[in-house]
Amino acid sequence: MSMQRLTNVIRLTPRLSAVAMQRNNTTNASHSATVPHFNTLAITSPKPFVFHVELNRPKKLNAINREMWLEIKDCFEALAINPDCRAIVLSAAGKHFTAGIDLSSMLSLGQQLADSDDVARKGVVLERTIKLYQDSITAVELCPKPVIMAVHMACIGAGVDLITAADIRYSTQDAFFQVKEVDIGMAADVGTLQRLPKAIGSQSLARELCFTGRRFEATEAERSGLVSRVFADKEALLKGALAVAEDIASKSPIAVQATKENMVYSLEHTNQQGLDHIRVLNKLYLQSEDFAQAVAAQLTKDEKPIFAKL
Ligand SMILES: CCC/C=C/C=C/C(=O)SCCNC(=O)CCNC(=O)[C@H](O)C(C)(C)COP(=O)(O)OP(=O)(O)OC[C@H]1O[C@@H](n2cnc3c(N)ncnc32)[C@H](O)[C@@H]1OP(=O)(O)O
Repeated sequence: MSMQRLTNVIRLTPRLSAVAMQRNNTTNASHSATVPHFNTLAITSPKPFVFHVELNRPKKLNAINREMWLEIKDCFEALAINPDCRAIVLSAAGKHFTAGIDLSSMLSLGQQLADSDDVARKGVVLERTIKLYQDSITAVELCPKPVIMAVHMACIGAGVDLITAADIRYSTQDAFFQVKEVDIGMAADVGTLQRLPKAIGSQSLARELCFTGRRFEATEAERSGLVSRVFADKEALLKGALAVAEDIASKSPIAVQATKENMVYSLEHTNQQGLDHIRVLNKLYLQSEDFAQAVAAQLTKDEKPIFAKL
């Protein structure tokens, strides 16, 4: 459809536009988002359509225990379908972003394994645990709303798994990262080995980091592309991350979510498969009211359109 025809369509459908405006005015008039509650995560909605998720076990350096693994999954699955949420910032309370998996909960797992003498049954316990933790991290990647990680100080082990599942990563100058699994005698198994090489685009560096478990600082993380912006301190980091989230949240949720879905899909498919995928999405989405509204606004240099909830 040509631009001119689209503008005509929107002009010639006053009923549709009026209904959309009415619904949007109602939905945006007050900012009263439904915010889920968790024990290990603090969730707020500081701006319309923007959610802020904080890892919230500061006294335990936000070490990820079983409850937090479960809650990360539940949280991102809930935000995935929450129409008040269009962009998410994930940061952490206290001194560090996260010390990685809670090593005390690893000891409890060891105890659970010791309860059975049977190798196969121990294997099933481990299989289920690993799958649960993998699904927790993958919920971030599968969440259709863009997720911005805002990292300060230590981001260790499972923290790297977590941030590499996100769409955008920012950090403070004092941030440092460690793929520390080898140091606790295991191969990382919840996402770093799959996602880190793609995030930084260098197999050589990714393998060095994963084999050695060495600490790398914000400057190297930025140079390698693991983070795309480094801020002076945590206050500036959150301000910057929330501003980007607010900008994303002002766009058509159909457009943004289709963009994420296709970019995630394209990471693991050929260019042609990616093109086929977006073609199928867009044969539906280009019929959306959002598309007509956004094109008309671009053409007429109108104020930013207000999009209906999704
Ligand atoms: C199926 C499994 C899938 C997932 C696997 C994931 C694996 C991983 O995450 S591997 C990485 C595990 N984490 C670590 O090895 C981190 C070890 N900790 C540190 O390097 C430092 O503590 C840190 C840099 C995070 C912070 O240093 P800082 O000087 O600020 O504090 P500390 O004095 O070292 O620590 C304070 C107390 O916190 C306890 N602690 C630290 N990390 C953990 C942790 N991951 N789990 C539980 N507790 C932790 C530390 O022992 C201190 O305790 P206390 O002595 O009682 O004060």
